[in-house]
Amino acid sequence: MVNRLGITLTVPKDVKAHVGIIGGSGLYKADIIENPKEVKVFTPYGEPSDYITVGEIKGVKVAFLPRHGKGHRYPPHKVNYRANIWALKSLGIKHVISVSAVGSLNENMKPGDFVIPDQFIDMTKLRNYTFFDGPTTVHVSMADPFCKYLSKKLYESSKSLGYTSHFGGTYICIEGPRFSTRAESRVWKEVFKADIIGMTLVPEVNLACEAQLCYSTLAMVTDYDVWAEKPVTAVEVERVMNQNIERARKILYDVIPKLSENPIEEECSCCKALEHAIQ
Ligand SMILES: CSC[C@H]1O[C@H](OP(=O)(O)O)[C@H](O)[C@@H]1O
Ligand SMILES: Nc1ncnc2[nH]cnc12
Repeated sequence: MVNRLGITLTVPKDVKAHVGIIGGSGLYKADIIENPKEVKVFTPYGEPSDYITVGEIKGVKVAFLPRHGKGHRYPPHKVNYRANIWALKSLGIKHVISVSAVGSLNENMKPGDFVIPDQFIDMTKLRNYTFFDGPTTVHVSMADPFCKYLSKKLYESSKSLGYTSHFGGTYICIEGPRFSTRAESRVWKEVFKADIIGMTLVPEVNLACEAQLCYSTLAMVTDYDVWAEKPVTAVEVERVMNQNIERARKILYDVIPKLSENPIEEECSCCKALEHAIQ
């Protein structure tokens, strides 16, 4: 079967998977996956960030890809987002859970909290935002960029495990790799009313949508950006992420077996994202 991205889905059964995990800062290893097998995937967009680990979580076929590659060798503006999403799609993935470290722009969202965002603001500048560079032109809707079904499941799991979690919120995505100035951070917080800040959501979410995948972000707050007295540093992000990464793993372990192959349409129409988008 060839889909709109020109992907021929004839992957061998042993590397076919249902749920994809994109691990962000601090989540580089797939140690919750049973019977892991590393797969190198070739794409028309070049190489994904790393080998993809395919295996199982409680009997569900999953695939794990570290967004920045092992050793964090691709900074946010150099991640090959198109190759990453294409590679996951080519393995037969339906749901993508993206794990990300974020700064907080909202007093109620504290380091260690989880946020499942429902909106984003794009301040990136230099990325490849689409699979469709012509002659097919696609204007995909970004009104509701995240899969409602998957987001709800992530929230329910994190709450059931007793973690402080926020359902909804606006993620502002900056170009990076530098952090914001205090003046920028004030604009993101007070004028744009964004809740969390990171450097990787865009164009990952756009591309997932074009690939008609269910995509949601499990964001972990690591810092108060630069509006608090002590400005964020990369070392601080890593320290807080390492302290809390076990909780992100527990959420993944809990939620993945609960995901249905066919969520009801009111909660998820991700697989039809291109229906009214092609010109
Ligand atoms: C290491 S601090 C900044 C870095 O962390 C976040 O990455 P990810 O979303 O992959 O967890 C942020 O977006 C920056 O890329
Ligand atoms: N304050 C911040 N700004 C941008 N990306 C981040 N990732 C984690 N914290 C961040």
